[in-house]
Amino acid sequence: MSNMNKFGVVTIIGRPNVGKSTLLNYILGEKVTIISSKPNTTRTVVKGIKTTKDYQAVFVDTPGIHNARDKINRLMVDQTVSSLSMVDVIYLMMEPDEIFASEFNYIMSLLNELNIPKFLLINKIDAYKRHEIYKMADTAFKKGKFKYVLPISAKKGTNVEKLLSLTVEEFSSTGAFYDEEEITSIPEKFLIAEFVREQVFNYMKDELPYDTLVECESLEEENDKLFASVSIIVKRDSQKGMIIGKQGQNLKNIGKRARQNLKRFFGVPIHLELWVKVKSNWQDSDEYLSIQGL
Ligand SMILES: Nc1nc2c(ncn2[C@@H]2O[C@H](COP(=O)(O)OP(=O)(O)OP(=O)(O)O)[C@@H](O)[C@H]2O)c(=O)[nH]1
Repeated sequence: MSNMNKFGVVTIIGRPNVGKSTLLNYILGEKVTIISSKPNTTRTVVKGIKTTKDYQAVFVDTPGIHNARDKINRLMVDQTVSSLSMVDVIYLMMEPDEIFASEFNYIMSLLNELNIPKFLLINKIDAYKRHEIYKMADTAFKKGKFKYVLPISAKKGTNVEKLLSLTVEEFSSTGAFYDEEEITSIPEKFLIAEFVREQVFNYMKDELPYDTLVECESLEEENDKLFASVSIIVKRDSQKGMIIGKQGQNLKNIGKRARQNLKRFFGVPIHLELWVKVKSNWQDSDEYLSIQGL
C-alpha cells in the first residue's frame, strides 16, 4: 500500500508525580481514548491512543518499573522489561532536580538491553531555572544512552509537538491502523495480535512480514487462563508455506516466543492457537479496512 500511515507504540516511564498523566492528557487532548480497566484485572495496559491523519500512536503503561528496589520487585521489573520489546519508543521522564541514583542506573541498565530508542524527557521546565535544566541534560547525556534529551513542560505543552514529531519518526509504516472504538473494547486482542506480529518480523525475512496481516479473532478467559485464536494472513500460498516452515518449525517458533512474551505481559498463561490463511487481496478487503478504521 502506498500512503500507509505510521503506527507505533510508546511507553512513558517515570516515578510517581513526575507528570506522566499530564503529558498524556496534553498529547491526547480532548479526544482522550481512555481504556477503562476491568475489575479484577491488571492487564489493561493501553492508556490512550492518538490518531491523526498521518499516524496512530498507542500509549501503554509500564507498571512497576520504578519500584525496583527489592528482589521481588526486580523480578517483576525484569518481566516488564521483556514485555517492552513490542514498544517502538520509550520515554523516560524526570524532573530537573532528580538525582541519577542507583534506581536510575538500574532502570537504565535494563532499558539499555533493549534496542529501542529512548528519549529522556526533562519535565516541568516551567518551574525550574535554566541552569538546573542544562545540568540535568548534561548529566543525562553522560549517564544514559538516550536518542534525545528533551526539556518539556507537560503542563504548558512546551516542546510537546516537537516530541511527537521525533517520536513518529521512529515509527514503522507497516503496522495496522486500528479503529479507536474497537481498540477501546478489545485492547487485549490488539496486544495479542501485536505480539504475534512481532514474532513474524522476528522469524521471517525480507518482504514477507510486510505482506502479513495479524488478527486476533477470538479471546476468552477461563480459570485464569487466556485462550486466543490468531490468524496470520498472507497474500500467496508460497508465503503460507514459508510462515509454517519445515515440519511447522517456523510457526512453532513464532507461537512459542509470542506465548512466552504474552504470558509475561499478562501475568497469566495463554493458550495460543495460530492459523495461517491466504487472502491475496487482504489489503483491499473490508475486514482490513475496518481494522484500519477507514
Ligand atoms: N509546573 C509543572 N507541573 C507539572 C508539569 N507536569 C505535571 N505537573 C504537575 O505534577 C503533578 C503530578 O502530575 P501527574 O501527571 O499526575 O504525574 P504522574 O507521573 O502521572 O503521577 P502518577 O499517576 O502518580 O504516576 C500534578 O500536580 C501536575 O499538575 C509541568 O510541566 N510543569
